[in-house]
Amino acid sequence: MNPDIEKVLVSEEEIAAANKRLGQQLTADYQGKNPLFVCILRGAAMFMMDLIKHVDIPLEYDFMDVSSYGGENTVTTGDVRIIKDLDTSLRDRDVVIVEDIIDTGYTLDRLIELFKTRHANSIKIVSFLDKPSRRIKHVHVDYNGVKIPDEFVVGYGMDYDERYRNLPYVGVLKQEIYSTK
Ligand SMILES: O=P(O)(O)OC[C@H]1O[C@H](OP(=O)(O)OP(=O)(O)O)[C@H](O)[C@@H]1O
Ligand code: HPA
Repeated sequence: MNPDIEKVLVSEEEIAAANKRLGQQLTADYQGKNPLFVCILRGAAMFMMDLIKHVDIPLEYDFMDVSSYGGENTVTTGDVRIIKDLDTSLRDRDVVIVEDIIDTGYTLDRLIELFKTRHANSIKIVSFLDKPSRRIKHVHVDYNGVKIPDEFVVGYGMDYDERYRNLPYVGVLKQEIYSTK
């Protein structure tokens, strides 16, 4: 295990099981629909690439880069910035927004409002992690991987100051990592 990690919250085995379950649900629900999966960079990249291997129907995907935490922030700045927009039109598409984590809900709330103005046929959300105790904006998550307690997590795409995204599990950092920065 990485020496900066205090504890593992979601193991590789649990991640694999969640991806398989979510992929099977999406496969059943989107039969005959050719959905557009929208990956919210950067955190959701690893999750989406694993998830779609279990979605056994024709689909398309695109990427949007959105950020509100940035740098050494472990709480949202509340300022959800679009850094890179989609290349694909959403008009009449069945959109599946793919997120790594829903925390306050600010990011997804903002994205749903934006996507509604682009005339999607339907908009659903799949989030690998959910921290329900931190919610400020109510957002309905259609497909949820794992619920976690109120702790700042890293790994499986998620970062602290751009580090730890490549860990294959989700963990909590040792307190000294924050205090020595
Ligand atoms: O529900 P919220 O409080 O809005 O938090 C969730 C958002 O925060 C993270 O993104 P971040 O801004 O850290 O960008 P990143 O994915 O590039 O790391 C995460 O990937 C979600 O998009
Ligand atoms: O716990 C978290 N870790 C990493 N990024 C995040 N963005 C919202 N919550 C988190």
